[in-house]
Amino acid sequence: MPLNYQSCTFRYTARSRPVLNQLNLNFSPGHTVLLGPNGAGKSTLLTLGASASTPQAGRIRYGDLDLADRRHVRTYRHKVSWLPQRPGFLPGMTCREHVAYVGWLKGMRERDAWNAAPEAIERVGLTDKLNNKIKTLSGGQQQRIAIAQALVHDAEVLLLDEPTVGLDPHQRRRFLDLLISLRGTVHVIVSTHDIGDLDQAFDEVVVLEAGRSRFKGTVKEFAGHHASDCAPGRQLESAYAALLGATE
Ligand SMILES: Nc1ncnc2c1ncn2[C@@H]1O[C@H](COP(=O)(O)OP(=O)(O)OP(=O)(O)O)[C@@H](O)[C@H]1O
Repeated sequence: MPLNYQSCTFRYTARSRPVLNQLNLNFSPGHTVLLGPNGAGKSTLLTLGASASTPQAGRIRYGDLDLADRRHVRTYRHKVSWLPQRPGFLPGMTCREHVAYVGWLKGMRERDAWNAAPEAIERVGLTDKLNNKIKTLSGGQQQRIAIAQALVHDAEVLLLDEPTVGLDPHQRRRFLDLLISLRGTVHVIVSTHDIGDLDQAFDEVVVLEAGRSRFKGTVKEFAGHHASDCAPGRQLESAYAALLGATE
């Protein structure tokens, strides 16, 4: 995707150290997984990419759109979907209402959003919970509804911050299959700490460390960093450890 961070600096308060420090990062089209230790700045980067915050210096562009330009932001927000690390819910609303509401916020007509919600919920396997109040769902089920919210308006860009947190192994597999099914139709950036089986769902790996890009390349190039004596099937974890060694 032509989502392009140009010399971006972001700090949460005027006196705090920058979380992103003159970051230059051009995300490729397709599916990118964003890795890095706790506090590296992954959520911050996605928050800026969703135009929910603005860098104090530098620019973010999506194709011809400049996220510093208000008119461009309005257009961009219809193209992007963002699953934040801690999605918020209104406990009294049903799953369908939650998903439809986000569709409406993203510019869909009310009726279209209402009609699109069941399909998005079906994609995360929760059709039987369609009319249940969100507060009656388990944590993992709520996370799946949050994923459905990100899918409802057929965005061009999906920014998913730790989407598999709380998912059981079967649902995590199902999520990866969902990502694979989206190949070629949508650009995706997923932040995660689960790196075991990324190779099937992602084209590109970006590793962030202390607000800077530590690695950017194909999954194959990333895996090439693995230790020569690593166990079979552990190449990606080994590559991550080799790249970030002392940090983790
Ligand atoms: N709202 C906030 N106010 C002040 N500092 C913040 C805020 N949110 C994050 N930070 C700080 O910014 C830095 C980067 O945080 P961020 O959440 O972007 O990292 P991350 O890579 O997503 O981490 P994790 O893997 O733990 O989710 C951390 O030092 C964190 O303490």
